[in-house]
Amino acid sequence: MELYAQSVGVGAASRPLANFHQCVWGDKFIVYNPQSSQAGEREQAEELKVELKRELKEASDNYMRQLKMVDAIQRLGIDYLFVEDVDEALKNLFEMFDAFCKNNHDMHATALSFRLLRQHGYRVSCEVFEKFKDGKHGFKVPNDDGPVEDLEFFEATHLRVHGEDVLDNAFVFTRNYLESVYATLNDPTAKQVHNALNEFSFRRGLPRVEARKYISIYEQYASHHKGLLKLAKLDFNLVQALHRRELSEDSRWWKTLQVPTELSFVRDRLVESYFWASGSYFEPNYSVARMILAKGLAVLSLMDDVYDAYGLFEELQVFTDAIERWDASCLDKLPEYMKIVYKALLDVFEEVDEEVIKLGAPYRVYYGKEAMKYAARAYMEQAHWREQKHKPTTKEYMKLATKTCGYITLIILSFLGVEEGIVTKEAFDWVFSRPPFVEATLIIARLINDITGCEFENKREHVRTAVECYMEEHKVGKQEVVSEFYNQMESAWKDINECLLRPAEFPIPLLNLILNSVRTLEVIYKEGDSYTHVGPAMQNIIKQLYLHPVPY
Ligand SMILES: CC(C)=CCC/C(C)=C\COP(=O)(O)OP(=O)(O)O
Ligand SMILES: [Mg+2]
Ligand SMILES: [Mg+2]
Ligand SMILES: [Mg+2]
Repeated sequence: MELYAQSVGVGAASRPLANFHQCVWGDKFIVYNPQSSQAGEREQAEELKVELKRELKEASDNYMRQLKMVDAIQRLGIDYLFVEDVDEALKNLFEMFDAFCKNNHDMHATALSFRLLRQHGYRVSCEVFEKFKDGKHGFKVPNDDGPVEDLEFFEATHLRVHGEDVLDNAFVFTRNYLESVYATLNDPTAKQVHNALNEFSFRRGLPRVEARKYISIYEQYASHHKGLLKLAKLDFNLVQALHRRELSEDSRWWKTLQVPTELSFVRDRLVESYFWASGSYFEPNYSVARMILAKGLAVLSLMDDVYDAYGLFEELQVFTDAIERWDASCLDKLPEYMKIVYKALLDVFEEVDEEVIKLGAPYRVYYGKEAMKYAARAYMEQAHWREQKHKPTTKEYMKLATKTCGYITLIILSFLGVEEGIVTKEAFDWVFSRPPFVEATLIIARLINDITGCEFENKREHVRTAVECYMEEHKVGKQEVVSEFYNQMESAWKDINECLLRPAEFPIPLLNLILNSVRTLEVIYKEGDSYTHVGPAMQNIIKQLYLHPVPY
C-alpha cells in the first residue's frame, strides 16, 4: 500500500485520513447458536393470529373497537401479519369516517382515525379538525383526558401535507401543550408523550424500534389486549432470531475481507450496515433482499471511505474507471487496498446475479450495477472538487451531493432481492428519474448527514458540506443554517406524505421501503452521526433489536 503511494509520488501523509473508530462489536454477531427451534413459540403465534383475525373481523360493527385494535396491531409491529385484515378494517372505517366525525366531538378518535386512514393512503380532509379550534389561535383542550387526546392529535399532525395550515398550527399547539403538562404525567402516558416529543412520532419512527418500545408501554396500560401483547412479544423474538441468523451470515462474509488489518482507514461497520438494511424492511419474507442490501451498503460504505478518507486523486481515477468497466481484469491496475474493495463489489454482485435469477428477475443486476456506478461517478466528481479546492454554491453543491449521499443507490439496492410483483422494472427507472418522493428522500439524506457530520469532516481535507456552502452564501451563522435546513426537511416530509396518498404511483409496499429508509436515517442521525461514531444510544438500539429478546 505504502509502496504504491510512493510510486505515484505522494506520501501517505497526504491522504485525507479520518481516524474512524474500530468496530465496537468484535465477533459478537459472528456465531449464532440458537438454544431451541422455537417451534412452540411459532405454533402459539399461529394460534393467536387465527383468533385475532376473527376478533378484528367481529369488531367491524364497532367503530372504536376496530379503530383501537388496528392502532395496537400497528404500534406493536405485527401489522404485517394482518395485511388483508387491516386493509379490510380500514376500508370499513373509511366508509364510516364522515358520519362518525359529524356525530362525535371526540378529538382522540378523530385524530386517531385521521392518522390511521392517511397512513393507509386515504385522502381524508384535515377540515375535520376545524371544529376543535378555540376561536383564537389554538385548540380546545379536552377536560377529562387532555394529554392523551392531544398526544393523538400531535401524532396526526405528522401526516400533514403542504397547505394544511390547521395541521401546521395544531403541530405547534399540541407540542407546546404536551411539553407544558409533561411533568404532571405518570407512566405509561408519560413514556409515550416523552417518546413522541423527544424521540419519534409514529409516522417518522422506525417500525421495529418503535414496536420494541411500545410493547413495554402497552403492557403498562391496564386496558391492554392480552392476545395482541402476547403475539407481539412472540413475533418480535421470532423475527429477532431470524435477524441474528442473517447478521451472523453477513458477518462471516465480512470477516473474510479482513477490514481491521487490510483496510484500517475505513469505517468497519457491517453491523450498522445491517441495521440500515433491516430498517428498510424487517419482515421475514424480505430475508434475501435484506441480506443483499446489508452487503451492498457495507461495500458502498467502503467505497465512500476510499473516496473521502484515503484515496489519492490519481488512484481514484483508476478506481472509478475500473468500476465503470466492471471486470475482474481491472484488478491488476489497482493498488492493493482498492483490490479488496473492488473484489468485494464484484463478489457481492455475483451473489446478486444468482439471487435475481432465482427470483425470475435477471434484469435487475444491471440496475444494481448502474446504481453503484452512479455513486462512484458522483464520488469522483466530488474528489475533483476536493482536488481543486472548489467552493460550490449551495445549489451546485446539492445537485451533486444528493447523488453522493448514496440514497439513489440505497433505494435501488433495496429493490434487488424483493419479489417481482412488488418491484418491477418500471420502479427502477422511476427511482433513477428522481421523482418528487425520491427527491424529498435525497434532500433529507444529504441535509441530515451534513448537519451532523460537517464538524468531523472538516477536520480533514474534505469537500465542504451544505452547511458551509449556505453559511458563506447567505452570510449567516451555523445555528441559522441548521434551523433553515430543518425547515427544508419538514417540507420534504410533507412531500413524502403527499406521495403516499392515493392514487400512489407504485404499490404501497414498495413506497413503504423508501419511507422506511428515510425513517432509518432519522434514527441513525438523531443524536449526531451514529454510523460513523457508534455511541451508546446507537449500540443500545442494536442490542434491543438483535441481542436482547423481549421478556415474556
Ligand atoms: C448507506 C449509504 C446511504 C451510503 C453508504 C455510505 C455511508 C454508510 C455513509 C456515508 O456517510 P458520510 O461519509 O458522512 O457520507 P458523505 O458525507 O461522504 O456523503
Ligand atoms: Mg462521500
Ligand atoms: Mg464520506
Ligand atoms: Mg458526510
